[in-house]
Amino acid sequence: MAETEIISSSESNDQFFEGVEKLIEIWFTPAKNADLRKITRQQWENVLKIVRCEIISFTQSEQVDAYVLSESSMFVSRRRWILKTCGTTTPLRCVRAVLSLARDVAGHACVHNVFYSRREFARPASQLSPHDNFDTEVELLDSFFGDGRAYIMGPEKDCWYLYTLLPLEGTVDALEKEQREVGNGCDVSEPDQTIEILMSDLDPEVMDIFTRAASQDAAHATRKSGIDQIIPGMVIDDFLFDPCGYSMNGVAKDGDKDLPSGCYMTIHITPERSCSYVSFESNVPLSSYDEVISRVLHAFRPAKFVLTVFATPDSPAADTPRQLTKFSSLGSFEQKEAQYCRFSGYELHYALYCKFPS
Ligand SMILES: C[S@+](CC[C@H](N)C(=O)[O-])C[C@H]1O[C@@H](n2cnc3c(N)ncnc32)[C@H](O)[C@@H]1O
Repeated sequence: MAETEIISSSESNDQFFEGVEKLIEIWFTPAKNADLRKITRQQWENVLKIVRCEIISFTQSEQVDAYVLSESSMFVSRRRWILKTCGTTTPLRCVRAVLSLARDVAGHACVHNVFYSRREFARPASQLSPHDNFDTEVELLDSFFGDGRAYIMGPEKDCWYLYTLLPLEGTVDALEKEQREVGNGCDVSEPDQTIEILMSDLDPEVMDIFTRAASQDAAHATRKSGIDQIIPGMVIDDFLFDPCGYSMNGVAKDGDKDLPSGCYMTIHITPERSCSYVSFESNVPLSSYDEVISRVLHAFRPAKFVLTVFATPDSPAADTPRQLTKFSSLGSFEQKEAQYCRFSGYELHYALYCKFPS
């Protein structure tokens, strides 16, 4: 019996890995000559030691520095910092260090907005503090940012957690007006949008592409899976782990006529059968994400996924959070849950989809 278990486990490459990422995004208020890209690689390496991961590759465009990490990705631009890490990493432990570097090295003293989000972990009990519990994560975030708000969307096992800043008083309309008008004399708002597709229980045949046994290198896996066609016009920095696992960052080619400078995409893949997980994220500005969503689902064939779209009112994607809520199905997927929220400066759509029984 024990022998059979070991054999089947090694045949399917079946070690547990927590693919679900923690995602933190901090926006700083624009300030003269301030730029987070003044923070050196050595300083980022020290920050990432606190998180328990390291840099394995780097690429950049005019507006974004993109790092592939041993556990997912980091993006640094003039006033936005994004860290997305999986496994048992501890990204919230480094926030204090990042705020200090932002102030002392980059010249950013003022935080404009913060977003911390994640799906429910497959094994929450294996996480290290503060990530073993959403309440503890929120407590730590509040100790930095004071006026945060925490949300839990969707059903218990497939829920999605979000923390963002939201001042206590006033209506959303009043706050948006005030932000546009005051903003230390300069306009702090700029069009922004982010789509995330967090997929689980994926097609084993597709997942096999992201193993060293099936693909000779990362570029091969990128082409074979169709990842290079999801958002054409990106410079791709990809990495194939040994014996399996895949991460990629894409940044818009400078001067590309179709993609605005500053666009990025990132995909991370845990192909192990018992815990398969893929995440897709991009800030590409589109008035409809239908095609991107359909390319992602076609490439990875999940059984289940969480879709989130954030957009500012001045983004080309401004209407998508409301539109998406109306889709009771997407191709062969049934919408199980959907929520639409309006925050100060952003609208959000959250939905959980499951494949129709065949
Ligand atoms: C870093 S990748 C991408 C994780 C990502 N968050 C996701 O969406 O699944 C994780 C995959 O690479 C594999 N892997 C192999 N070597 C690894 C290493 N040294 N560090 C992290 N993951 C590694 C893991 O087993 C897993 O399949």
